[in-house]
Amino acid sequence: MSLENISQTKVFQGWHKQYTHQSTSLNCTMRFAIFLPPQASQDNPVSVLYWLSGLTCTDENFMQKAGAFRKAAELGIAIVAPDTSPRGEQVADDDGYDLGQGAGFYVNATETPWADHYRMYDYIVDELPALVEEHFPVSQARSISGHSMGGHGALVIGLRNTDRYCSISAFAPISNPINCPWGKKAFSSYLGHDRQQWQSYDACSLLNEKRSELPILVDQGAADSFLEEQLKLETLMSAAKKHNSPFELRMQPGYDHSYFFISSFIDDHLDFHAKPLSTQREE
Ligand SMILES: N[C@@H](CCC(=O)N[C@@H](CSC=O)C(=O)NCC(=O)O)C(=O)O
Repeated sequence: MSLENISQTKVFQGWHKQYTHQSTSLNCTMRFAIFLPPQASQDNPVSVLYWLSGLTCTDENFMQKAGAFRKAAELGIAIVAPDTSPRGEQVADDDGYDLGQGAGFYVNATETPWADHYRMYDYIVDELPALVEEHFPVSQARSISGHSMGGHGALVIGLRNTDRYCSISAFAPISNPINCPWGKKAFSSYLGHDRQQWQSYDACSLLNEKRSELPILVDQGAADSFLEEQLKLETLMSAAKKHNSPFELRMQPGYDHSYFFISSFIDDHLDFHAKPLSTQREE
């Protein structure tokens, strides 16, 4: 699988780089960004945090606004930020910001006209890590995090693939998409009416079904205007409690849904992932 480098910029003694490639899962050209910390070399493959962004984002929002590089460089963790959907003129789209391009919801679509390209679940779980591990000095120690739609993606992908990740974290995740307007719109379009499929992409349903094997950290701004209608954090907390899953929810007074909030707590999330990642890397 070949990659085309489209940018590289030195930052905190490491490198931020962007690449395009032809995706087999998504059947289109995709772009992703990677931060490589200064410790990364062929003799010293570093662990990786996969970051999934929210509605309307590309690979750039997190990399430009989260302020994660200083801490990631200190800890020796690479960060990979993919785009949030397939893109291109041949790819189905919608006029709304919450469906279609920029709003892939990290599912494998089954419905027309989405099923031809919208396979973000497979892309994140299989194709992207294989590509990253083939081309960069990284180990197979992976953790996953994300924001809002990407927080939903991180929770669902981590909970469904406990053998592939060491830890999960999220900022203001869409926790119970089967019961909120953003999720219902996306899932009915991408997945049709099959409720079992919906539940397999719903973090609350997954945590209600069984205990999480991975530690989970969630930060939520208490002044987030999306909290009540779209995010359903109380439902997530109850679901985590059901089987005593290792789960910490931190309500952060005064913070909203923006990257100002994410940048305020991203260092804590990197610290949270660092220990399980280094344990896995040493095994
Ligand atoms: N009203 C906004 C809605 C889009 C938005 O708020 N996007 C968030 C994620 S929301 C859930 O997934 C975001 O991350 N935006 C990008 C950013 O850099 O802040 C709109 O119409 O754009």
